[in-house]
Amino acid sequence: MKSKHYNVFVIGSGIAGQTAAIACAEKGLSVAISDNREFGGTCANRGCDPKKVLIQFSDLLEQTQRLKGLGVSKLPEIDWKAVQNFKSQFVDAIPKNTETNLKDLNIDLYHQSPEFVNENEILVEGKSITADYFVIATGNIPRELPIPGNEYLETSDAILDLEAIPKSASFIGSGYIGMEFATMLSILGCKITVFDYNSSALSHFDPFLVAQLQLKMEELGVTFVFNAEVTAIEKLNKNLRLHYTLSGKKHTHKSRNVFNTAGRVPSIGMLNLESANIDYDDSGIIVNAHLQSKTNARVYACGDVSNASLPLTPLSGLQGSIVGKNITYGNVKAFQFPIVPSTVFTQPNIASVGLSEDDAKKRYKDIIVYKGNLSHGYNAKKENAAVYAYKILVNKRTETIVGAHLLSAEANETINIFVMAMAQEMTVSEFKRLIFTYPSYSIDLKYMLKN
Ligand SMILES: Cc1cc2nc3c(=O)[nH]c(=O)nc-3n(C[C@H](O)[C@H](O)[C@H](O)COP(=O)(O)OP(=O)(O)OC[C@H]3O[C@@H](n4cnc5c(N)ncnc54)[C@H](O)[C@@H]3O)c2cc1C
Ligand SMILES: NC(=O)c1ccc[n+]([C@@H]2O[C@H](COP(=O)([O-])OP(=O)(O)OC[C@H]3O[C@@H](n4cnc5c(N)ncnc54)[C@H](O)[C@@H]3O)[C@@H](O)[C@H]2O)c1
Repeated sequence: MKSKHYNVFVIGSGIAGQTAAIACAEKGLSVAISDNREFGGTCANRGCDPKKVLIQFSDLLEQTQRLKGLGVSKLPEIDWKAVQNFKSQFVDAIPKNTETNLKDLNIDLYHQSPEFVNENEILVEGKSITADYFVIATGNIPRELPIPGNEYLETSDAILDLEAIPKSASFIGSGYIGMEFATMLSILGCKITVFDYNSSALSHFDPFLVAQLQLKMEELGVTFVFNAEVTAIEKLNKNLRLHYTLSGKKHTHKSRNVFNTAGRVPSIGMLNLESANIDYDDSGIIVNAHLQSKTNARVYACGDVSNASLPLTPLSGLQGSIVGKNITYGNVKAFQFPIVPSTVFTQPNIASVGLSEDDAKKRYKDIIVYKGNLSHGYNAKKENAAVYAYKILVNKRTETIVGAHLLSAEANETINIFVMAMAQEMTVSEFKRLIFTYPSYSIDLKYMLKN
C-alpha cells in the first residue's frame, strides 16, 4: 500500500475545513483535504446560499399578495424551472471553483471518506496517510428517523432540487429548516402540514414572536400538528401516508412528499474515531478551548461537527480560522463564543441575538422587557403586513441590551444593528441618540426602546 505524510490533513471541505486548510497552506505547511461529496460544503452547495436564491421568489410573491388590490392587480407568475436554472448558476460552479482555489495553494485533494487506523494514520483512496495534525470539519447530516418507511423520507437536499412544486407536502420537524421551507412551499401553492413532537415550533426562539409567526403561517395555509409522534411512512400510489399518534390516538395524513426536517447530527459515522482515541458525544467531537480533541492532541475539530459550535456558517468559518492559527502558531487562540445572531428566513423573518427572556432573568437581578407589536406602525402599514413584533431585554443596572428578538420583513438585517450595540455594550440612551435613516426598519429599533 502506498503511503504519504502531510503536515495537515483536513477532512471536510465546507467553510470550516477550507478556512483551516487555506490558513495552513498559506503558512507553507503541506496540506491535503478530503470530501466524500462535492467540494464546497453544505452552505454553498445545499444550504444557506441556494436556499436564499429560491426563497426570494416566494418572498416576492408573498409581498405582492399583500399589496394585491392596493396597486398590484396581477400577481407575478413564478416560473419554477427558470428559478431552478438561476439557482444552478450559483451552485453548479461551487465544487470546481473550490477545488481550483485549493489546488492553486498546492493542497492535495481526496474524494473519499478517510478512516482512522490509529492516532496518527488514516486510510483514504487506498493510501495510508500520516499527518502531524488532522482537522475534522465534516459538518452535520440529517438525523435519521428510525421508523418503518423511512426510505420514503426526503431531506432539504431534495427540497432545494424540486423540479416542480408538489401539490402537498408534510414536514417532520418545525425547526429552522422545516419552518423556512414550509413557508416557501406554502406561498408557492403547496398544501403543507408540519408535524413536531414538541408542543411548539422553533423552540429556541422567543415564544411571543413564534406564536405570531405560527398564526401568519397558518394564514398562508400551513397546518401544524404538535405533540405528534410520527410512527411510520407508507407508500401509496402517488402519495405517501404518514402515520402518527396524538394524545394516544392513531391518525394518518396523506401528502405527495414527506420531508425529514427533524434536526441534523454530526457527520462522524464513517471516520472510525474509536481507533484514533477521539472522544465524541451526540453534539459532536469533544474539543478544548483551542478546538483540539481532548483525547488526541493531533486532532482538531471545527465547525458544525465540533461540540463547541452552533450549526451556523459564520461560526464554522470563525472556528476554521482559529484552528488554522492554532496549528501554524501552536495553540495561540482560544475559541470564545462571540455574540451570535441568527435568522429563520420565514415570512416574516424571525431573528434573535443574545439572551432569551428566561435566561436574562436568571442571569441578571433586574431586567427591563421592551415588548410589543408594530403592526400599526408606518413600515407594517406601508407593506400591508399584519405581523411585526419585538422583544428587547435590557439589564436595568447597566442599561445595556442583553437580548433582542425581532419578527419583521427586515429582521434578518436589523438584528445586526443590535449585534453592534451589544458588542459595544451601548446603553439604551446611547443607542437612542444614534441617527438612522428615515423611513427605515432600523429607525423602528429606537422606537422599540421607548418606555
Ligand atoms: C438547508 C440548510 C439551510 C441552512 N441555512 C443556513 C443559513 O441561512 N445561515 C446559516 O448561518 N447557516 C445555515 N445552515 C447551516 C450551515 O450550512 C452550516 O452551519 C455550515 O455549512 C457548516 O459548515 P461546516 O464547514 O462546519 O460543515 P459543512 O459545510 O457541512 O461541510 C462539511 C463537509 O464535510 C464533508 N463530509 C462529511 N462527512 C465526511 C466524511 N466522512 N469524509 C469526508 N468528508 C465528509 C461534507 O460532504 C461537507 O462538504 C443551513 C443548513 C442547511 C442544511
Ligand atoms: N437560517 C439559518 O440560520 C439556518 C437554516 C437552516 C438550518 N440552520 C442550522 O441547522 C440546524 C439544523 O436545522 P434543523 O431545522 O434540521 O433542526 P432544528 O434543531 O432547528 O429543528 C428540528 C425540529 O425537529 C423536531 N423533531 C426532532 N425529532 C423529531 C421527531 N422524531 N418527530 C417530530 N419532530 C421532531 C424538533 O422538535 C425541532 O423542532 C439548526 O440548528 C441551525 O443552526 C440554520
